[in-house]
Amino acid sequence: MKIGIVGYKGRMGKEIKDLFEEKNHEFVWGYDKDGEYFQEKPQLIIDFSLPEVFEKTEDYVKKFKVPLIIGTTGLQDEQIEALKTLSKDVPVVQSYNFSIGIQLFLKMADLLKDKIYGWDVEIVETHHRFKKDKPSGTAKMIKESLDKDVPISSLRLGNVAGDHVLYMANLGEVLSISHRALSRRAFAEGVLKSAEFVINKKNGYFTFTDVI
Ligand SMILES: NC(=O)C1=CN([C@@H]2O[C@H](COP(=O)(O)OP(=O)(O)OC[C@H]3O[C@@H](n4cnc5c(N)ncnc54)[C@H](OP(=O)(O)O)[C@@H]3O)[C@@H](O)[C@H]2O)C=CC1
Ligand SMILES: O=C(O)C1=N[C@H](C(=O)O)C[C@H](O)C1
Repeated sequence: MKIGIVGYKGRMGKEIKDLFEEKNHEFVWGYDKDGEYFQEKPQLIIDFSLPEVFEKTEDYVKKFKVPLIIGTTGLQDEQIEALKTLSKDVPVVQSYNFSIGIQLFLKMADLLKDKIYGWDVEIVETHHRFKKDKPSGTAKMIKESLDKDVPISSLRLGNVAGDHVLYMANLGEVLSISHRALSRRAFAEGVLKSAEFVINKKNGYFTFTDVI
């Protein structure tokens, strides 16, 4: 595959570029703060940047008419709507977390949500000090999966790649589900899976749950 990355100079952008190149795919296009890198038209665009870059990404996806995989967090509701509109013309995969472990976490949360009536439920997420958004996109996905308003605490510590814990407690016991990304490689692997899934599709809106 010949790929393009929005945010290619960033932490995730670099991890994704390295993994795809290890697997003999080619990085041919990029967009970052200092503008565009163009070698040739990409077959696919991957966006791990910031919500304020979204319109640029949208423009380039329309211009190249290629699939989009977007992992940028903190998107506004209107931006999610815009992705759904875009997906009528090109395939789109959107997720705030591309690790397999978080997919399993969400399944467990879904299984438990009707069985913890009256329990205290809280989410704690911990990320590196450079992370710009709070709470994390993943914490929002976990909260959404529970169908109830649950407090989220955010810690910004050192170089933590991404920890999420869902605590559930009654007066006699505490149950928790916890996930730790050991590095950004886990997310990049999910992006590669998504690229293989989406590359030959004509259009449609997908999440990482559809991919795995
Ligand atoms: N869905 C998932 O599985 C995951 C999602 N994420 C999300 O991915 C996103 C990126 O994370 P991360 O790689 O850590 O962040 P980085 O800040 O390292 O990367 C973002 C890149 O975008 C660049 N950028 C900033 N402003 C602009 C602009 N106006 N136009 C173009 N490029 C710009 C940054 O440049 P500069 O550094 O010079 O500002 C940087 O190179 C975040 O939203 C994060 O939450 C992260 C991990 C996993
Ligand atoms: O910014 C990060 O680093 C991460 N962001 C995502 C989020 O906000 O949930 C996913 C992961 O936890 C890493």
